[in-house]
Amino acid sequence: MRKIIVGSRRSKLALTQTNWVIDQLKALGAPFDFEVKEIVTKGDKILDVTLSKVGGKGLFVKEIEQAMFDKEIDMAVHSMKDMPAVLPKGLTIGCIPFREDHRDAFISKGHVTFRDLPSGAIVGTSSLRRGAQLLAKRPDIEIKWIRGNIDTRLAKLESEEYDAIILAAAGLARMGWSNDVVTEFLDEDICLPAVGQGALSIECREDDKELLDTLALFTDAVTEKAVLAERAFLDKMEGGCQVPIAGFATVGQDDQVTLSALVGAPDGSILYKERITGTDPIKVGLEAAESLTLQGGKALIDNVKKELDQ
Ligand SMILES: NCc1[nH]cc(CCC(=O)O)c1CC(=O)O
Repeated sequence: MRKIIVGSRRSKLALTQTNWVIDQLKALGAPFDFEVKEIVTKGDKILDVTLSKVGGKGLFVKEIEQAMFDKEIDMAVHSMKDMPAVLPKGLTIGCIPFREDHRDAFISKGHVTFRDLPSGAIVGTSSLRRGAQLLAKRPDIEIKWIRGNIDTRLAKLESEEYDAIILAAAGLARMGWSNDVVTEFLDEDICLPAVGQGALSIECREDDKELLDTLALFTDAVTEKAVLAERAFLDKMEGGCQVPIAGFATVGQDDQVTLSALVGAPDGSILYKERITGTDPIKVGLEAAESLTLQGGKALIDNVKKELDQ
């Protein structure tokens, strides 16, 4: 039997996701043995600077992709939201499984809700997207930088001066921690999620037909369609993670895909929003990007890029 080597980051969440996917593939009768190979990525090593300044989301996947080209590994399980919009030539997303909870979770000391936070409260997040949206609703709070894996961040809420932190619900759910820690799940009017949030991306070499045939069994068509719309939007917007950018799509019973999308200024003073429905997910994504560009989103992105270059 062929052995599939699965590359994974070393964090608890990454290993949990990877092992979960392997178990599901085995349950579906995948004709392979699997072995996990841990890889430390640049994104895991650099914890002290803003991700946006050192190259963005690609950091978590680049070394893993190189290992795939070098045939040290055959596939990898990533959080979809860590994947850049465009993949390197030769690699492909072979499978998008059923999406976990897409929302952001608000976790506060004493379980005070977001609405009831006192003025001046300190909320920890390293995401411009979360910061901008929370500040738009509550300009009277303070956003403070926080980094590290989810377990590290939960520990920092207790040991440092944060009143609350925001984490992806999906990560907590996969770790089995949601019920113990979450104060409230933020709906999309308060905090529209990141493109791909809650979904997984199983990446492999484009020419690995044998593996692709098995991965296809585990694809969820609805999640795939939604994520296609979100990523088409991300690609067209070219925001990277230097600009607050958010996108979340659902698929209705009529098979129509509806994408809510947003770009904004990091301080929350501007948020451009759009909602587009259509049958072709790529078109829906592009249309949302075009509309937000017209509203002024592109100028916003170019301005932030200029500031970063200085
Ligand atoms: N930014 C890092 C990251 N990438 C994926 C997840 C969580 C799970 C997911 O969205 O699938 C997290 C942690 C977080 O944002 O709280």
